[in-house]
Amino acid sequence: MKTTIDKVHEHVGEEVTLGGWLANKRSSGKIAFLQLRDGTGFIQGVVVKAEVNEETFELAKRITQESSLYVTGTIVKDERSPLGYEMHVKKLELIHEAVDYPITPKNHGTEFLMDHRHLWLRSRKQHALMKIRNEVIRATYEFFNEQGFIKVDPPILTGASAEGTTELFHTKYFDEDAYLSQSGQLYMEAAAMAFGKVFSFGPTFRAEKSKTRRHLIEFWMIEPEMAFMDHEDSLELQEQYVSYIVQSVLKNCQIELKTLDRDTSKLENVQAPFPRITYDDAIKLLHEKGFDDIEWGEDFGAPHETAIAESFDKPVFITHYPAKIKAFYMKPDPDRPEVVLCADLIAPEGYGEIIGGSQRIDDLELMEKRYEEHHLHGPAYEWYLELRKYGSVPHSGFGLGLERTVAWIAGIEHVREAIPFPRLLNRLYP
Ligand SMILES: NC(=O)C[C@H]([NH3+])C(=O)NS(=O)(=O)OC[C@H]1O[C@@H](n2cnc3c(N)ncnc32)[C@H](O)[C@@H]1O
Ligand SMILES: [Mg+2]
Repeated sequence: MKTTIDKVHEHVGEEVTLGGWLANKRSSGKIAFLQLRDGTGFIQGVVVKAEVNEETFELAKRITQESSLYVTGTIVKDERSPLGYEMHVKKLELIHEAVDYPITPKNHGTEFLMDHRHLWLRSRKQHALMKIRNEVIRATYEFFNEQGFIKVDPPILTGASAEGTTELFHTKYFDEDAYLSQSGQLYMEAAAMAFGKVFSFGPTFRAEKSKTRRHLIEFWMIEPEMAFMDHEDSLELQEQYVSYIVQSVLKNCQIELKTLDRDTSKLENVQAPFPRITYDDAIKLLHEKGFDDIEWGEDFGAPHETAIAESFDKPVFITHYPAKIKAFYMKPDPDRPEVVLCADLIAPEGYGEIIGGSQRIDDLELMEKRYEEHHLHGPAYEWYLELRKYGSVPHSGFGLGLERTVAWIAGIEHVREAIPFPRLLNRLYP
């Protein structure tokens, strides 16, 4: 009977058929070890010359990497395998021979692998990463559905920018100017006034000329928005959410985390509550640590975020940044208007900012004043102002970057491996 590798535990001792590809192999005169993959996982197929017909053993010896085939055999337990099972092969049937597959088991350079991303995705490590990404996505929907949030999808094409106008992708919308969305936030605020608690989950775009291990041009963001929740309510929700997804990956992705050699002890204590440090105290901490390249009023760079995070053993919120280095929509602290009710959540181990969020300005006059200060003129922003004209309420929200979060949980070096087809500075291929 036909099955898939992720289901072989249901068929121990039975003869089954798998459809898949040859990922790798090694053989001698009397036995061949085939590393098989079928998209759901990896399993070893053992072909013993004395136990199969001549055609099958000959095929086992000559089949090439990434050829597609049907494999029939008996599933047996195998403690040595990461999966815990292997197949004793009885029959092989070639579907399509792969000739000169470019990604061999030897080490390849990053640019070569990136140029072959459409094939590199098949490898064991990339498979593990995409399974972890999938689990973060699954757990995200589970968490917000359980919390009573409504999924609302903001537009990708828009006339307004939430995060400043320096990193926008411009396009024509018939005779009008439009931009690829940097953030769905402004629309999520409108949705929150209609549904209370909402979240979006989609691609966002930043024409940022940053070539770092944390920056993508196109990345996926989860953007919850909550009416009647203030800054602290939002932080509590954020730490519950991040804890939930980390614990879900630990529970459901043990094989993948092992494939990546991830030190999971660094994730086990990711449980709410997370520590909070104000921007003021973060500046003091950096000066104590010998950083003399940053003064109050300046934004943190990656080394600063890494140094701050090193003082904590779980993600840390940095709160109450100076208003002048943050977005126009952020609500000033009533007790100290030069800082705003915002927080960046900084992941440990040097992974930096994974969440940016804030309580929003809900007062019409103050928002009009911000419009003047930030030169937000024109019809593209009129609708957003109207949210403060008709039943405005305190509300907060945040954006979690999916790829930075996956990179942190998986323990990988660069966000480019946390998305199926990365868009980077000077990379639009494949
Ligand atoms: N609804 C909101 O309140 C979100 C808000 N408008 C916003 O876009 N905040 S953010 O610019 O800090 O971006 C949020 C997160 O989005 C991620 N992010 C932000 N920019 C990038 C790039 N370039 N590459 C990868 N990931 C990125 C990162 O984790 C940030 O913490
Ligand atoms: Mg940010």
